[in-house]
Amino acid sequence: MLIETKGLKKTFKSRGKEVEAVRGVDLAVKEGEVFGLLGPNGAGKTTTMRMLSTLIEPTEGHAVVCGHDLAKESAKVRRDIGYVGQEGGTWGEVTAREELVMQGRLYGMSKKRTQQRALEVLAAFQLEDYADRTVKTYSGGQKRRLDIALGVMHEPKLLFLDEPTTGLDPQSRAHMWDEVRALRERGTAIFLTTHYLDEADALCDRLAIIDHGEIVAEGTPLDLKKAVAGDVVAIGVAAQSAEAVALLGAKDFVREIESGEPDPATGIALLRMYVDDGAAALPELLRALDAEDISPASIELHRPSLDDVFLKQTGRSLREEN
Ligand SMILES: Nc1ncnc2c1ncn2[C@@H]1O[C@H](COP(=O)(O)OP(=O)(O)OP(=O)(O)O)[C@@H](O)[C@H]1O
Repeated sequence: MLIETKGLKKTFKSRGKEVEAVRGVDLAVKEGEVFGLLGPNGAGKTTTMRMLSTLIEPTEGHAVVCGHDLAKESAKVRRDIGYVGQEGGTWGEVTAREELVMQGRLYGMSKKRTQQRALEVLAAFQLEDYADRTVKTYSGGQKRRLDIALGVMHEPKLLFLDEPTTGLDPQSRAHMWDEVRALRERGTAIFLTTHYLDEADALCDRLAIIDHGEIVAEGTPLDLKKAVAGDVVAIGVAAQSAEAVALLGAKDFVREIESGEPDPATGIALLRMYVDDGAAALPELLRALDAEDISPASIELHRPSLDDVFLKQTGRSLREEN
């Protein structure tokens, strides 16, 4: 295991008030995998990542990162990891090549190796054409690529990426996904945070879903979705939602039914049902509503997504949170 945590906690004291940002997290990240921490704003993703990368001390709990005890051997942890924060750390007045060389020297690499490695990462992150231009002239995507190039300059075993694609346009975002996959191909494990469902789904070998500082689900994207099982049928009703829940919930093929709060603007409440075979269930559900003169405002049938996993665990949709 590259990361193993037990009961990791962080409580901030701010103006006399305590904020429990992370409330006892147990995580395991394997060598060479892309592991994601998915959750809404304020869930505790950045705080968890900052603890694991030695930037802040846990209030409680224990962690081993790259074989080193996080609390007792933080210098060794720092040597073996790379960290790319949300803001990035590039300076503006210097060139990409100069930044990379500084980073290499900072990590104790020899002059010769630093020059060589700078060429390697400039090529890997398609920065060769801009290598000798000052960073302030870079586009958002180029700057983000340089941030990550700096993070891997010293060849860490493990790279932390805090929201790697927030603020990027769709094309730069797709490129960033390719970069992350290429890093994994080269054997670097990646721990990333994201609040994008599609990013977690597409990029992560495994992920943990975090909400209010607690892990609510963990597994491969496929396993997490399978655990929701079957199909999801969502029917919007404008009135009589309690009656509709009782009616539809009584069907033996409906494994579970949940009702959302009515939308304040439209008055429509969304009823979500988990069924084995959505296509077969739908006509029966509609007939049952029709028999009671309840007319649906909307109908949706879909395979479970990571949002359904989040919804099932927390009763809220991640789409509405971000
Ligand atoms: N230094 C701090 N002092 C007080 N509270 C903090 C501090 N840092 C974070 N918090 C609080 O801890 C909680 C978790 O924050 P954190 O930044 O870890 O969330 P996040 O999941 O990374 O969210 P985002 O996606 O917005 O970055 C939030 O309620 C936040 O306001």
